[in-house]
Order: sequence, then structure tokens, then C-alpha cells
Amino acid sequence: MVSKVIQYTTIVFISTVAISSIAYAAWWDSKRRNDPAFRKKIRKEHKRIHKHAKAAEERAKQQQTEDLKEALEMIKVEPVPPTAEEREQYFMQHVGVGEQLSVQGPAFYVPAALSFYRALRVYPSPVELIMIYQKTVPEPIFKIVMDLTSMDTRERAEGYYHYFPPPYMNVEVKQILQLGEPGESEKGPRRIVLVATKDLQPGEEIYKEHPVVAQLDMDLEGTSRYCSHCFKEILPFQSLSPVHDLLLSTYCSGECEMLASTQSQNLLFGRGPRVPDGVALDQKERSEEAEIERRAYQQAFADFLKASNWTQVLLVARFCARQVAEEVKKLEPQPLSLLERSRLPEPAAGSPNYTFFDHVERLKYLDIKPIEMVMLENHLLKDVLSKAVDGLEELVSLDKYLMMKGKMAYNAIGVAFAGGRDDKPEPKGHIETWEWSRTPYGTNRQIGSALYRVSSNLTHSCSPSVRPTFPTGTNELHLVANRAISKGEELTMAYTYTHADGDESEEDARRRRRTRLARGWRFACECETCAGKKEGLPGVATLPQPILEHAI
Ligand SMILES: C[S@@+](CC[C@H](N)C(=O)[O-])C[C@H]1O[C@@H](n2cnc3c(N)ncnc32)[C@H](O)[C@@H]1O
Repeated sequence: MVSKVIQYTTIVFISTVAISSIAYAAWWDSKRRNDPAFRKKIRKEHKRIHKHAKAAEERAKQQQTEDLKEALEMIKVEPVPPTAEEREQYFMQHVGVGEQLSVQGPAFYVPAALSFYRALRVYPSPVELIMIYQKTVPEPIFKIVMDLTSMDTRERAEGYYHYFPPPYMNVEVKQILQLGEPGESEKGPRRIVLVATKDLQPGEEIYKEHPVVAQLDMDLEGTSRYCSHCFKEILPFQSLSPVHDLLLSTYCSGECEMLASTQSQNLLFGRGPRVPDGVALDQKERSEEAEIERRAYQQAFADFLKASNWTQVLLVARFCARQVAEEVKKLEPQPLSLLERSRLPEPAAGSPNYTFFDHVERLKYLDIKPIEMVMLENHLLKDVLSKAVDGLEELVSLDKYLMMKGKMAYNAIGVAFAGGRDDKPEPKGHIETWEWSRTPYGTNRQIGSALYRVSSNLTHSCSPSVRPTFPTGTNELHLVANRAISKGEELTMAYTYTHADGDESEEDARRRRRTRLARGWRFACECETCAGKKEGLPGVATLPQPILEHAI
């Protein structure tokens, strides 16, 4: 009986609901078709719901980003195990935890991704591991790992100028609008400049810095006159010449010899172990024939350098080798104290640990054409690197090589003591293949050239406010104020010899230095002295060299 009543009431209820639903649907459909105001209201309502849903989604996304940022900060301060063995254990442990969490459902995706990210931090080839993750880790978790990676990369890139140059150097990097460019606007091309962070007196030393890489001019390399590492003048009978060095480099002290060897010389021209003993490298043992082959390629490279007298290819080679030394250091069971000291001081306490490449990444570069000679030097360098460690030639694939060489050509500064030397041989070959470095004394008076992290940002002026000096008789650069400089003022150096020589008129000197600037660095000078005198030279930086010569 009870069930019959229920049945009956249920039927009545269902029919009532069904009838009213049908009636409502019919009314709604007719309104929708015939009443434009009603249609508008529905559309508005739809939009409102959509907007709310989107805002909720955005909020959830933002919250996740905030949470990830916080987690990333925490992970970054977690110590990385010091030895290779401990790092391997740490890696295995976190991959294991990540795998376990990833099968527990969406609530565990973030902690799973954090574990995979921890493992990624200590893996020697992160790119390779990311490719493995892509194939094996569930997609939403992989996406979070990638978000963490790009967050870290972005923070390092954007935070760079926050930490660098460090405050004790009394300068900061600013970006200013480039003048004279077509379409000049707030969004136009920008020029990077160095600006004083305090008032400076004439003659005041603003900062000093060691080079990232340095190279003696080739006519001095192997002559025992200057130290191949620090450029110090060597007293007679005091030079150290390593026996197996194919470039015949010489040093002023055992320390310079050791630093040069660990930073680049051994990898490029020596016959010591390719990486220090005790560093486990996943490479097959080298046979004696392989070592003989390695020496033959080193010899070919050294012969080419001596015959060409060029140094920029060596600056690139040394830069690559320093990157290798830096990576090797991470794999060292116990970091060698000398290697430790061979690192440049880092910007400031608490800053991310910037690599050599971070410092060079932001520098502008000249467009180097892959002409025959450039292809040849690239091949010779590739051979030397690949015979040292398999796969190292990737560091100088043609694109990367052209960019790195362009950076050296644009930014290297000439090192000259007390006004420079008179005995530098005339460069050989066509003028277009000559190498230029930035120095107020002229490239023809330098003893070598070097790439500096901060000074690379100095722009040129024909009446410069600062000058690079080398008062310690080494390639340590000390920047000195030529005149009083106010806080906030842009610092400028002369990239070339600016004064009138002998019976040269002021106008001839002006044309000479503008030609030099256009040839060496491919720009038309916009400094105060030149302002208003660059008639008929718009877009000069894009013209090919012969036209450039004619135009100026
Ligand atoms: C070696 S970079 C110096 C770093 C440079 N400040 C930057 O923007 O990256 C040289 C480049 O800076 C610009 N530059 C330097 N001095 C200049 C000047 N006096 N007039 C116009 N452009 C200049 C040119 O674009 C030149 O190619």
C-alpha cells in the first residue's frame, strides 16, 4: 500500500515537473526568437557567467604561479649535495618521489613536479633530462616542471641588472633610446650605457675589473716578453715555459701558468688530462692514437693562429674553454682551490650564481660573415674541442661561433701600458680582415686585448669622460675619470685615437676617427663633438664596408 501511494505521488510529481518544464522551454524558446531585448539579456548573462569563470580560472592560475614562485625560492636555497655520488643519490631519490606522487591524482601534481624539478637541478645535462621527462612524466606535471624552469630562467635574466654591476663599482647599466634611427619612438631601438652612481672627481678611479678572457697579440705570444696570462712584463730569465705547450706561451709565475692551464690553455694546446683527474665524465677511454690525433689538431690550430696573427678566434676559444672549466668544476669531487680562485668574483652577495655565459649573453655583437677564412678557423677550433671531449664542438657550431666572434670583435678592449708600444707589425691582408679593439691609444699600440664584463657596456665619445688604464702592469682594467662627472651622467670612453696627429687638421682627425668607428664597429658617432656634423649619413651602420668608407 505504502509503495503504491509512493508510486502514485511520484508519477504525479514527475508529470507536473515534466509539464511545467515543457511549458517553460516553449515560453523560453518563443521569447528567444521573438524578443530582441530578451536575446540581448541572455547574451549579457552568458558573457557575465563566462567572465566570472575566466576570472576564477585566472585567479587559480595566479595563485598557482605564486605558490610555484614561493616553492622555487625555497628550493633555490636548499643546499645541493657537494659530491658527485651524493648528487646521484639525491637525483634518484627525488625522481623516485616524483614518480610515486604522480600516480596519486591531480592533488599531487604540484609536489610531484617539485620533486622532478629538484632532480633536474643536479642532473649534469638538464636539456637531456627535460627530453626524458617529456616522454615519461604525465603532461600536466611536465608542464609545471617547465613553468618552474622558465620562471627560474626569467628571474635570472631580468634580475641580472638588479645585481650587476655590484654597487661597489660605482656604475649602473641603463638603457636609453637610440637617436637618429628611422621610426624613433618610445619603443625604438635602445642603447645600453654605463652611468655613474656618484659624483666623481677628475683622475678618480671608478672601478677595477679582471678580464673574462684575454689574449696577447700574436706577435708577442711565445716571445717571453709578457706573461700570456696576466700580460705582466717578464724580467729576463724569469719566464716559465711549459714544455708541451704548442702555442709556446710563457708565464711570469707558477700561479699564472696554473691558472691559464686550468682555464683554457691545457684544453686548447696542452697534453695534460682533458679534465682533472677524479672527475667522472661519461666518455670512453682515449687510446694513444686518439691522443696523437688530438695533438695534431692542436698543432694545426696553433700554426693557423701564428700565420694569421689574429687573436679574436683565440678569445672565442678561450671563452669556450672557460665555460668547460666552469662546468667541470661543478663535477669535481672537491673543487680545486686554484680553479676556485680562477673564477671571477660574483656580482654581489645573495645574487644568483651567474655563469660566464650570463655575462656575455647580453652584449651586442657584430654581424660576422661566414667567409672562407672564418669557416676555416671555425673548423680548426671545432676539431680541437671535439678531440678533447666528445661533443664539445657543439659549443662552436657555425651560428654560435659567428655570434661569439662578433661579440669579441665588438666589445674587446685593447690593453696598452703607458701610452702603448711602437713596434706592433702592420696587419697583413686586406683591411676588411684587420682586427680592431677599443682603445684610446689605437689598436696599433696595444699589446693584447681582453673582454671585460662591465667595461663592455661603455659607449664611445670623441671627448670621452673616462679612460681605461692598466696601472698594475697587468690586464686588470682600472677605469679613471678624465674630468668631473656628476651622479647619473653617462660614462664614455674613446674606442680609437681621437686627437689630431702631427700636421693633421681637426677636420681630417674627425674624418679619420669616424671612418675607424664605422669600419671597426659599424656606427656613425652621435657623441656631443660629432652632433650636427653627420650630414648625409643616415643608416650608415647598415651600409657595406666600401660604401661606408666612401660615405665618411
Ligand atoms: C661595444 S657596443 C657598446 C655597448 C653599447 N653601449 C650597447 O648598446 O650595447 C658598441 C655599440 O654601441 C653603440 N654606440 C657606442 N658609442 C656610440 C656613439 N658615440 N654613437 C652612436 N652609437 C654608439 C653602437 O651601436 C655601437 O655599435
